[in-house]
Amino acid sequence: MGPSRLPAAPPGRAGIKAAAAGPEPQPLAMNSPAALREGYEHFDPRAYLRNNYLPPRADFSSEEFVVPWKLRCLAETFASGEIRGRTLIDVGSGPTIYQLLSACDHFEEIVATDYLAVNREELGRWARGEPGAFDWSPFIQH
Ligand SMILES: C[S@@+](CC[C@H](N)C(=O)[O-])C[C@H]1O[C@@H](n2cnc3c(N)ncnc32)[C@H](O)[C@@H]1O
Repeated sequence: MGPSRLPAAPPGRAGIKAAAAGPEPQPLAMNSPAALREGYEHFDPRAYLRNNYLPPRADFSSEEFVVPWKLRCLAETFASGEIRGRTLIDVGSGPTIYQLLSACDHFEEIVATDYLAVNREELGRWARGEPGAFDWSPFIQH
């Protein structure tokens, strides 16, 4: 990525830079491939898992909370037969597998994928049962 693709400097500096160096670089569009890549490069799967899939967010005490609701929606969708076949390919699994649990009853093979190596490593740790893998057992038991 060349310097012209970098986000614009803060307003205070922008004028100085513009005067000294010509036209101000344009900020990255938030949905540009470069912006997406830059955002993903700093992704921390452990922080993501901690913030979203451990208490207090992962709360199973009521069926109305978001995690049980998501599991229920997934189970209902897979049970409906609307998505069917031999192999399920989950594109962009992130570091998570909860979304695939109820698919196990309906597919012979499930392939989890992700753009980020850190997410694929996180999934691999869980699949191999390695120490330090995220504990999905509350989700499996639910
Ligand atoms: C919303 S996150 C996954 C969330 C996770 N499954 C969950 O429920 O918390 C989307 C994932 O898609 C991945 N991703 C984005 N573009 C992709 C692509 N073209 N191919 C594969 N994975 C991609 C990202 O690295 C990111 O981990």
